[in-house]
Amino acid sequence: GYTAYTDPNQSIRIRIRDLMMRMTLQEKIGQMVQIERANASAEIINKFFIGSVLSGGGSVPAPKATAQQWIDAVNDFQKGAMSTRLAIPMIYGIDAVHGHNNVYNATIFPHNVGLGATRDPDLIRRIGSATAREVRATGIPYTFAPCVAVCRDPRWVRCYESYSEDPKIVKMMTEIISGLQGELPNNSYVSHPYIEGKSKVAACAKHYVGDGGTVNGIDENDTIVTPRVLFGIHMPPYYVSIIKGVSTIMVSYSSVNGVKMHANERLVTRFLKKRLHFEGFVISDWQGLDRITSPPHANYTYSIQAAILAGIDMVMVPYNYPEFIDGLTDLVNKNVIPMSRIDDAVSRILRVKFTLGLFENPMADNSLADMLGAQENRDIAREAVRKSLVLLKNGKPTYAGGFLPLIKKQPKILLVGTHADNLGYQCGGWTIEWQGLSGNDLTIGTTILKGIQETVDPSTEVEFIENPDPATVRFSSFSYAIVVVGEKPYAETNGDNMDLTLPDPGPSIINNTCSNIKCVVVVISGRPLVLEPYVESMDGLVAAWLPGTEGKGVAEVLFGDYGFTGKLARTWFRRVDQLPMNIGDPNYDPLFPFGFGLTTEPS
Ligand SMILES: OC[C@@H]1[C@@H](O)[C@H](O)[C@@H](O)c2nc(CNc3ccccc3)cn21
Repeated sequence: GYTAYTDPNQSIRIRIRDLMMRMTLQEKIGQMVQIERANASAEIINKFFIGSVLSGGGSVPAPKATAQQWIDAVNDFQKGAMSTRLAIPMIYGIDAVHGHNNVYNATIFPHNVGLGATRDPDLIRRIGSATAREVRATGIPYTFAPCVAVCRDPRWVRCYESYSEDPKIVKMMTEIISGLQGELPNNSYVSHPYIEGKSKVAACAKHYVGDGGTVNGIDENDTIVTPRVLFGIHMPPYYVSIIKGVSTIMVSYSSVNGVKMHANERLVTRFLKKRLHFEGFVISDWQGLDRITSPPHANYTYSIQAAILAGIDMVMVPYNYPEFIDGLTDLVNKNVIPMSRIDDAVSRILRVKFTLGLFENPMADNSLADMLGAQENRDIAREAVRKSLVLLKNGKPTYAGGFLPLIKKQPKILLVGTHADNLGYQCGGWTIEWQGLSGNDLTIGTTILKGIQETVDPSTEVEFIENPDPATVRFSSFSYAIVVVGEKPYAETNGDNMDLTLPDPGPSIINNTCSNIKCVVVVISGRPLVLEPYVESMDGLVAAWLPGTEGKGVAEVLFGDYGFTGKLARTWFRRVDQLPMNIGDPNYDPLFPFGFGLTTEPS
């Protein structure tokens, strides 16, 4: 017979209420469970009424899986959900944080640290739109992006996932939400989830709140702040994200003034839900409940109680879902957790699913499959690379004029460095694998070397020597050298770095090259590094951050097809003992200040 919840002509509010009335406790609790695809199946989803599946970093249906293989894998899980009594569709989530970065052949955009330097919200919105199309190309309707952390200490491993140390720039960059989800129509409810249609995805502002403000940048640690800093520095991007209709918000592993965010009822329920009227769903991070206690999982019953009562709606378990389901069921049956809390969580999850149109279109189709890695998206990424580059030094006092843009037509030029011909290095972490990779066969893209070869005059010989000896540099009559060095990829664990020195063999490559001929150094890094000892020897210095697959964007600006326009969105410190040091701080003594960036005209 007729059911209101399946009728798209009914209001979402009516559809939620009708469906909730029909659901058993097990069906409600199932909606709050998100499991990792590696331990999911249609049968499990059906049996436990699982509401969501995710791909963790690097978790793919097959190596170099095609769009069709992704679509088939997602649809197989969906069949499990659609075969349940009430046929509530599951929602599949993935980290598309700089393009659809787990997926072979996807366009990989510059990481957020570089996008902040563009200060171009229109570009960022177009990046969101392109990313949404590539995510939908694989049949996925939900991404755990954007990270709106305000990174205050570059020793933090995830500082490259943060647009800026300045909340004003981070607020500007939340425009990506409008690209990912679609732009709020004027008549829509403020702070309600909004997704425009089948080429858009649900987004996720993360990690709530203060992930970028932990003491000494220690990942998942304590953010010890005054209310002024919490609400003036770390909270503003959430105000803007909610106004733009962000559908979900992910809670941070970190703590605020000693209280774990995953157990923080004051900030998750009272502030985010009640005061800011956020109407989407709040999702935990991966094993975020386990990490409420130390050691993790020491008291999982308490973890469930604390997290659900704090206001978390969906739990990224992601493995031991029976333990979570049984634990939560028990706490509800004992009335430790009231049914009203369960109903709040489930109604929020259903609101996002109805708004996404999942009930009308639960099965993915291949209508957007050609968007994966499409040239039009790669062109947007190349534009982003160009605009993200920051020129920190151009020329020397010993000669007039700048050194950049470089002259394209020379007999022979030298390219050196560990990062000149390494697609994995220029993409950084969260690329194909969680930790990123080295090499050139991880996905389809253009190395900086290839970009240079395509940009210089056809008559110019480009010689690439990764780690040259000084004599070769001096006596081989190169006109100049381009030096590309920096950090290797990293993500989360093992990436906190307390000394931030330029990794070897960067320093020796710079010294061996720049002491012998004119050089421009291009730094590939997720954050500012200690460069002061080397700047004197350089004729040019460029911060290129983590540019992604479209390395030609670097060459086009080096050689003057486009001018340098980027401005630092982060303070470039002098010495690590100055940290944390941000714009506006007393004793502000940077090597290059926030907002700095030399410009050049297209030649
Ligand atoms: O990938 C899901 C989330 C991500 O959205 C969060 O930003 C991040 O904090 C996060 N960390 C993990 C843990 N990652 C992990 C990856 C592979 C194996 C084990 C753990 C998962 N996630």
